[in-house]
Formats: sequence, structure tokens, C-alpha cells
Amino acid sequence: MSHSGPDHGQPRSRRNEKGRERNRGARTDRPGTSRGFSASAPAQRKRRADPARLTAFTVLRAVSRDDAYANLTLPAEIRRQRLDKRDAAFATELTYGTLRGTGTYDAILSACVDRPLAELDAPVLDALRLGAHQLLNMRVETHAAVDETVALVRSEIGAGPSGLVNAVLRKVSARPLGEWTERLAEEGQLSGDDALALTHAHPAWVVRALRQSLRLHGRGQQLEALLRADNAAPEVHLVELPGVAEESGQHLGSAAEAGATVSSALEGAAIFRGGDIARLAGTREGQLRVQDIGSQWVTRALAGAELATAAVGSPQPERWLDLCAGPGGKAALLAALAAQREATVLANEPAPHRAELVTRALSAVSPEVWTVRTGDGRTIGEEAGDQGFHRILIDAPCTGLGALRRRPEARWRRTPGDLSGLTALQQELLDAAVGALAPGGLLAYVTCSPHVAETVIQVEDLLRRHPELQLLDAHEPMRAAALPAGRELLAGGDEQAGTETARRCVQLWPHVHGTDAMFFALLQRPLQAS
Ligand SMILES: C[S@@+](CC[C@H](N)C(=O)[O-])C[C@H]1O[C@@H](n2cnc3c(N)ncnc32)[C@H](O)[C@@H]1O
Repeated sequence: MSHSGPDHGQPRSRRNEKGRERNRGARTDRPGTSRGFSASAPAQRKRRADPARLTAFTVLRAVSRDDAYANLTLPAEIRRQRLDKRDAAFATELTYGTLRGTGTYDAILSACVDRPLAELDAPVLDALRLGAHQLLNMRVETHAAVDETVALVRSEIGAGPSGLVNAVLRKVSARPLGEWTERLAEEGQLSGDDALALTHAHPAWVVRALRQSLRLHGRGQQLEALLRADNAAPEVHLVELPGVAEESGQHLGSAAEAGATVSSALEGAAIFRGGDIARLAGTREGQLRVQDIGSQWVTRALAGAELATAAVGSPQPERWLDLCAGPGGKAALLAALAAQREATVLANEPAPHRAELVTRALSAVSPEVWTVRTGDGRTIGEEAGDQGFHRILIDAPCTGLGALRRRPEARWRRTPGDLSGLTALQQELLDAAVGALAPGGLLAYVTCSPHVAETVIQVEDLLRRHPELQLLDAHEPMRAAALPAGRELLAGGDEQAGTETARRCVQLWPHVHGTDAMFFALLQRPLQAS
């Protein structure tokens, strides 16, 4: 992790966006940049917090106090503080980096504080984590990281704890991150996954789960690459919904002019590395949307997979179902693809506010194509009718361990105890979907988690409960949906997977495919019961 922002405590001359040299000596309004700042007596030190650091601190507080989600809270806070582009980028790195690294920073802080961290006031601990991130993982100069954090504490918490924060951060700054983790691993006699957990800031149970899944999918040697990828800022992926704009590809074209790179892996997709997405043409109408390429890929694979002939032979248009649709990303793409095939989509979501989001996402597609149901997916049999659904997507509620890049606090919030409730729900949703599937129909089971209990084991259990189902090779529709570079990306890994079931499923990975670690299994109901 690194930050190359210009004026957050780095006393080097930097250029502004237009390439002009900034006169740093003349700028005294930016914290950490005014000359002699760190040398000034404490009483003369600035008491006002730097807006970017204040933004990050406010989000950290919301995450630890209210269980807020940083990816939702941060944009609102950036707007509230009216941060410019550079400060917004700095605040984002501060917030996301601090949250990702929390476990490791806490281990280091524990070695520098003379009492258990749990005895510190929560805001003080958040400020220390923020300071530790700047010292250990960003290119912020030591004096600025310490002084700015102390200024933040003075202004937001009070003068009381500022001495402690100053002293602790100075101890933290005594060695670089690598030395800290080596030393702590040695002292704690950590080895294997526990040492990796400390070095790469993942809980040990998550490291073990990722190792198990990588091994099952023929990628046993790639654990460190995956852990590193989880700690990198994700690229923003865009999708242009097919067939909804006046001219096909027009929004991707203008996004490319604004700096996006059109994907060579998947049609309709692009990668955007910075900039204001809301200003891209088509976003206001929901025709151009942010969506991980992995999500786009599995949606296109389900829409394009071949149905058994009798299921198609019906005079009725195909009926598609998105069983767990909120907030509607896949539903919108599915509906756009359905419109091109004269199919209809029922998008189901039990949480009313998320069902609203689904309706909003679908509004880019002709309303004749889709309907939203606000209900529990386990009662979907009520909607199956005589015919059933021809294509069903279950994008199941899951631990989300495949999206750690995007949800920086999630890894510390999840516990292994979450698995039993989630896997039980996944099982019930799968059974309900099987009951609603038309003869010859296709069922896509998708998770944004690579945990084997939610993926391959879930599919094996399903096949035991419903031996009539056929597990298709999910790579085929994925390859068919892909562009040449995407087909290449799909090669390897799963082909050497440990079990026949795993070989037939697709497991995407951030370090291989540049997507979330999304799992995709495709099952088919036979035309007639045998
Ligand atoms: C992984 S998210 C789906 C993401 C969505 N497909 C998208 O691409 O935007 C899982 C969704 O399942 C919903 N869910 C939770 N319990 C459910 C249930 N009993 N039946 C159906 N959906 C459920 C959650 O509210 C959540 O919106």
C-alpha cells in the first residue's frame, strides 16, 4: 500500500495536477506542510485536524461504533467535507488502508502501549490505527504522521490523550512494518498461516479458508499472491447494459474517452482507474453502471448457456428469476439480456429498502421485461406457476470473503460462527430454487465467497439431496461469454482441481482474474424425471 498524494506531510516539492511546481513554503494552510511544523512547541501546534484525516477518522469511528460500512459512509463524508480530488484520494487510502490493516496494526500497537488495547477509549484506538497506517504503510513522513494524528486527537477527542498518542506513535515509528511483523511473529512463535495472517493483515481463520479453497481449485501455491491482491485497492469496473442506449457501446466509448480501458476479457465491460464516475455519460440513466467484471461474467454465462430443447420448445417466452437480487447489479444486466431474448425476469429480494434499489437498478430496462418481488426466496415456489423458471440465478447471501478488497472492514467483522447460519440459508434457497425450476431449466449458484463450505461443499450436498440434477461444466458458458483474453484467463486452476465437482465449477480470483473471488456453479434439471 502506498500513497503518492502531494501534500499530506511529504516535505518534498510536488507538482500539482497541471504539472506546475507548488510553492510549498508559501502554503501554510495544509497540515504537515508548513515549515518547522514538527519542531514547534506543542502549544503552538495546529489544533485543527486536516480535513482528509478528519474524514478518515470520522469513517473509522462510524465503522467501529455503529458497524457502518466504509464503502457507503466514506463517499458521503467526502462530500460533506467538500474534499477535492486529491484529498478524497488521500482520505480513501487512509480509511481503506487503516481498516484493512487493523489486525496487524493492533498487534503492533499492543507492543507499544502499556495496557491492553481494549482499555483504551475507542476513539483513541481508532486514531492510533490511523497514525500507524500512515507510519507503516504510506509514504507519509514520520513527523507529519505523528503531529497530524496528535492534532486530530486534540481537536476531535481532547488534549488529554494527545501525550499518549504522541508517545505510542513515536514507538511505532521506530521500525518499518516488515521488522515489526518479523519480530512479533518471532515473539509469538507464529508460523505458517498464523504468520501469514499477521504479515498480510487477514484473520488466521480466513487465511486457512483461502488456502483450503485455493488448494481445492488447483492453486495451492498462490496463497500469498491472493493475500496481497486482497490488500490492493480494487479497480473500478464498468458495465454498459446491452441494448438500452440509443447506440450500442456508446457509453463505453465515451467512458474510454474519459480514461477508461475497454475490457479485453468481456464484452460490454471497462476498467476505470480514477475520476468521477457520476460524470460519465449513461450513469445517470443507469445504462452505464459500476459492476465487478466477475459479476458481469457469471450473469452473461447464465443468460447465454444452452437450455435443454423441450424447455425452449414451449411457446411461452422464457421466464428468468433472480432469487437474491438486492441491490440489483446482476438483475439489471440480466434484465437487459432478457430483453434481447424476449424473456422476462422476476427479481426477488426480501429486504424492502434493497428491493427499492433493485427497482431503481432495473429502471434502465423496459418495464415490460421485469417485475420485482419483495419476499423471502424460500417461498418462491408460489411464483413458479405450471411452467417454472427457465433460468434461475441464486447470488446467495454469503460471508463475502471474495470481496475483501472492496469491503475493508469485513474481514475483521466476519467470524467463523457466521458460516453455519449462512450455509443453512444457502441450502434452503437452493432447495426452493430447484422446486421452481422448469424441466430442462438452468440454475446458477453464485457466491462472492470462495469458502468451500459455501461453494463446492454446498454444491456436493445439493447433488446428494437432488440426484436428478446435472452439474454442468460452468467453464463452457463462461468461455462462450468471454472475449479471447477472457478465455485465456479461464485456463488453468480449476482444471487441476481436487474433486470432480470443483473441476466443473468456476472459481474466479482477484490475483488471477482481477475480479472478486466469485464462485459459479451451473446445474440443470432433467427434462423428465428418470
Ligand atoms: C450477494 S447479495 C446479492 C447481490 C445482487 N445479486 C447484485 O448483484 O446486486 C445477496 C442478497 O440476498 C438477499 N437475501 C438475504 N436473505 C434472503 C432470502 N431469504 N431470500 C432471498 N434473498 C435473500 C440479501 O438481502 C442480499 O440482498
